[in-house]
Amino acid sequence: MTPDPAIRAEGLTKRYGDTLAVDGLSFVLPRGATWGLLGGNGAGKSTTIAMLLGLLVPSAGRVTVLGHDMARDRFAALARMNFSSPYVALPHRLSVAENLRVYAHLYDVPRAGTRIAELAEALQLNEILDRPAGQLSAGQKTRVALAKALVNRPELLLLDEPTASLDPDTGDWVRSWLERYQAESGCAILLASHNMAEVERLCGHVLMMKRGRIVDQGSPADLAARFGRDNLEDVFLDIARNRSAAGAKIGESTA
Ligand SMILES: Nc1ncnc2c1ncn2[C@@H]1O[C@H](COP(=O)(O)OP(=O)(O)OP(=O)(O)O)[C@@H](O)[C@H]1O
Repeated sequence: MTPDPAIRAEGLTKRYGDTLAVDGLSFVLPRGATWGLLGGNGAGKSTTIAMLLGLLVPSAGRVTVLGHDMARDRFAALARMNFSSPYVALPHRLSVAENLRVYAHLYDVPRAGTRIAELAEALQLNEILDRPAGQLSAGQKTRVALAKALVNRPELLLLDEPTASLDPDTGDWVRSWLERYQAESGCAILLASHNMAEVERLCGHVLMMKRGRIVDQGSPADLAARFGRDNLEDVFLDIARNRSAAGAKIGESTA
């Protein structure tokens, strides 16, 4: 029997008053795959991730995560997934170690001390374990947020801008680390990012969002070839500026 996919989104929709933030999104993220979620500001990426996590209730549509329906069976799914976003602050008065212990407890992680020690070693946290989370640099916070995101050995990891505000060296370190971690653990990753080089490097498949819809998708190389471009950054600009794969303005008559 084939395993349930990491994510199955069917007609996922979120409306805020007159704003259709996410408009009928459907996709299936296979187990063990790393996919990118791209789109300009306001395209609907964070809203999508919040619905995938069950933090926001969809206005319409359905999400199953690892076979669990998020509307009915959210806690079973949450135990097997995790997320990281620079916009979600860890309790800032607690030390790094206390934070990780709290999250390990929330996820009911067996042998939590051993798991935290493993993550501290892997993510180079040993020297900051006793520091309050609120006093860390952006790079240190990112590493702690990743440790928090991995504490329950998730089978699905949702990453919203995992390297935002990191210097190029630290960003590269985090990307290499994620690449290695994904290869070793086989977890599926959905990565929302504005960093095209990052997406090209990490993602086998990319969903291009615009105004709440998927307007194109494929591997970074396929998308670049289809748009006649060398890289994903130029494809992104073409889509943002309404140029279709054929070079015409999207919506223009080609007759
Ligand atoms: N709580 C909210 N109330 C009303 N409108 C919202 C709310 N959250 C998001 N929106 C709107 O929904 C749309 C999608 O926003 P969302 O944050 O999902 O986009 P995004 O792709 O993550 O953007 P960015 O790259 O800027 O983070 C935007 O038009 C935004 O203004």
